[in-house]
Amino acid sequence: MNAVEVRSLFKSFGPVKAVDGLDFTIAAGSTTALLGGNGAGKTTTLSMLLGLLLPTSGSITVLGEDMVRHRYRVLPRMNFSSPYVDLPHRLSVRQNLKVYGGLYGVEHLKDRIAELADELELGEFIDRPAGKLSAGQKTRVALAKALLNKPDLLLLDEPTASLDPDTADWVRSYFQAYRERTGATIVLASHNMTEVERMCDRVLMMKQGRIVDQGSPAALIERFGRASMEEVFLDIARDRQRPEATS
Ligand SMILES: Nc1ncnc2c1ncn2[C@@H]1O[C@H](COP(=O)(O)OP(=O)(O)OP(=O)(O)O)[C@@H](O)[C@H]1O
Repeated sequence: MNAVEVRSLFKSFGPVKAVDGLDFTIAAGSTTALLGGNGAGKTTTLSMLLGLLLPTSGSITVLGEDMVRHRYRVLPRMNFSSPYVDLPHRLSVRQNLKVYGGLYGVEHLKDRIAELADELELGEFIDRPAGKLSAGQKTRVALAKALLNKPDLLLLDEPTASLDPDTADWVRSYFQAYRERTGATIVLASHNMTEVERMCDRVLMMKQGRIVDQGSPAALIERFGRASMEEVFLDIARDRQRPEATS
């Protein structure tokens, strides 16, 4: 079963073609990376998957529902985290989680917040204003927000941005365990190729709003004759080698 199906998807901002004809599916229970250089169209694609942006044309089906017509049916089963979305600064972390939990209709919210505070180690700063946190602490709070409703589809924009290597490693393990435990589907945009190799079953490589290559990290590394995804990324970004694409 597919958690996501995208057909002939286009999104323009005036003359800018941010997404220029995407077709892909994402299998339920998998972890998929959207990769590409700055401006490739990753955030625009994630925003359309989330229903935050409407496509110029094309269709998006998420967890069996048409995102353009019926997104409210599926939004309670999704969530996202992004380092670029700030939580209200003056509210404490706990107050923020209460507000979002209320919006998502989370049952037994107090218990769920306590559970996440424990798992993501928020205890030390949970009653501090969100605006006073360090970058890494903010990322952990954003992850807690994203997990409040135990989503079946999790969209992560740079999930380990600003985290020290130890905490980033811990967060990656956490998401892998979450996926194994719940069968959730994860789609992430990342510039961290080690993260992609470790977490992802599949990579969709974007350039100028299109998918220019795809496959598992291991298959791409082998096909490009490289040692790592970092090197494959550079090859694709710089048009150095274009072996025949396979899916
Ligand atoms: N609201 C907007 N108005 C005008 N242009 C936009 C808007 N949002 C995105 N764009 C343009 O669309 C293109 C794709 O942007 P997008 O943010 O999706 O790229 P990205 O792959 O996420 O890049 P990055 O890795 O830098 O975050 C860029 O050229 C960007 O300038």
